[in-house]
Amino acid sequence: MATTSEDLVAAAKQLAALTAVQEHYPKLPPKYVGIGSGSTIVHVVASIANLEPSLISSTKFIPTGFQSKQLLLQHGLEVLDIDLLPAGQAISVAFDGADEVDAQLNCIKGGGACLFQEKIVAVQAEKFVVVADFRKISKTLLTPTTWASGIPIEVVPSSYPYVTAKLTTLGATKVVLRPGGKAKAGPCVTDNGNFLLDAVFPTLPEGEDVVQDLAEAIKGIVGVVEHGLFYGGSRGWKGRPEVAYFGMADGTVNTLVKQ
Ligand SMILES: O=C[C@H](O)[C@H](O)[C@H](O)COP(=O)(O)O
Repeated sequence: MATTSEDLVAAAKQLAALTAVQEHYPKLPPKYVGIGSGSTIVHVVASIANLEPSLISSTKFIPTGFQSKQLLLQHGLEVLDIDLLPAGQAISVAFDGADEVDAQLNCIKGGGACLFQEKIVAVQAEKFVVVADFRKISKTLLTPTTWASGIPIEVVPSSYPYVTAKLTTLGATKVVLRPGGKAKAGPCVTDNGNFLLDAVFPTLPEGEDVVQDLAEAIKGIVGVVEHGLFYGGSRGWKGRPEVAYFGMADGTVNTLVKQ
C-alpha cells in the first residue's frame, strides 16, 4: 500500500515520542509527570503506558486539558489535576507537542486551545520536553510556511474587541476570533471558559530577546489570560523546553537541545 503524507507525519510523531520517552522518562518511578495536549501527545502517552509497570504505577500524571485527561484515563494512568499538585512540588518531567519551534527552542503552542494549562504545567516542570514532527521546525517564529495561524492568545470573553485592537497596534497583521467549528456555533471556548484570538505577526527576526519582548507586550494587555509563546530570554524562562524531538520525514529523529 502506498505511504501517504499523513502516514509519514504520523510515523514521525510516533518515533519522536518513543525516543523522547526513552530518553527523558525518569529511570526511577517519578511522583509527577506532566502530559500536554494535541495529536503528538497521543503517541507519548502510548509510549509511557508501555513502560515497565513499576515505573508508572505509583506516578500521578498531570493533564493539560480535557483531551489529555481522557487519554490518560483510557490508558489506565492515574490523573492529578494541576490545582492538586502540592505547593512547592515540582513535576519531574512534562512532555508536550508544539505548533512551531525556532532554533532557540522558543515555541508557539495552542493550536488545540490548551495553551494556558500547558504553560502552568510547563513552568512547574523540572524538565520540559517538546515532541513534534518535521513540519514544526522554523529558524524564527511566525514563519508562515510553518505555522500560518499566528500566536494563539487566550482572553477573557468580554475583552476580545479591546485585545484585538491592542494586538493590531503591537503589529499584528490579522487577528481572528477562533471559531468553534462545525459542531459549535460561535467562538471556540477553552477548557477555562475563555475565548481565543489567533494573531498573525510578521516573521520575527533573530535575536535573544525578540520573542520575550513580544511575549511580554502581549501579556501586558488587559484581558489577556495567557498566550502561546513559550520562550526564554535575558529576563527569564517562561516555558521554553530544554529539548525538542522532531520526527523527520526520512524516519530519523532530530534533537534540539538548549545551549
Ligand atoms: O493547544 C494545543 C497544543 O499546544 C498542542 O500541543 C499543539 O497544538 C501541537 O499539537 P499537535 O501535536 O496536534 O500538532
